[in-house]
Amino acid sequence: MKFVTTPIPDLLIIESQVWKDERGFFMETYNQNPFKTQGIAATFVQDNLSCSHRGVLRGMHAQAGDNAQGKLVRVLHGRVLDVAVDIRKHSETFGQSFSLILDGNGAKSLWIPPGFLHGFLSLEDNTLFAYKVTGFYDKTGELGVRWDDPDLAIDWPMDRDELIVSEKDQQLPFLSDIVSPF
Ligand SMILES: Cc1cn([C@H]2C[C@H](O)[C@@H](COP(=O)(O)OP(=O)(O)O[C@H]3O[C@@H](C)C(=O)[C@@H](O)[C@H]3O)O2)c(=O)[nH]c1=O
Repeated sequence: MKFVTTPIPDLLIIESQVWKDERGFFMETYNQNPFKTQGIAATFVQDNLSCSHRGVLRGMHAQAGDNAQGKLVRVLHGRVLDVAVDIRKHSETFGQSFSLILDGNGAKSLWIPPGFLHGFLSLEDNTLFAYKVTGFYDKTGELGVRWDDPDLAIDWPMDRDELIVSEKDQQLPFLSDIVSPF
């Protein structure tokens, strides 16, 4: 399990070692020990899975408070552009986003600590997006920012009229309209 830094401190790409043989492959998708060695004391309490059509954009979401969430995200089938935005008030990279393609080979995942907005655009039908989180789902701690907030300036690789965005996500505020709880 290899940890690769990104331009945003604490936001890490994780590459699993893939053991291929005549049957297919095996990989560890999470192992507590290398996480500990990296100084990530994450305890995952919930595993989530969503399935999305091409053009579905979910985001930009975070969960704060007693059940603040760090997320370990990966794609099991299909392909997404995955995006995290640093909203830690005292961070030098506050407001900066990082994007990467995650695809169904599943060997690459992203560790998104608490203090980040997260979202993704599904680039293929039947995209299975799996993630572990460090806090239980808690509606009272949910917050979000619009995916098309000009301050985030995220370069989504699809035309606006192709996107499928939930009613809830269309109502989200801009980053400048909220006070980050992180
Ligand atoms: C996230 C979540 C949702 N739900 C329910 C609430 C709602 O009725 C239904 C769909 O919820 P949402 O519309 O919030 O699902 P979705 O838009 O997929 O939300 C997710 O988006 C990505 C980008 C993230 O980063 C996740 O943390 C999460 O916020 O599922 C749970 O029961 N448990 C959960 O942990």
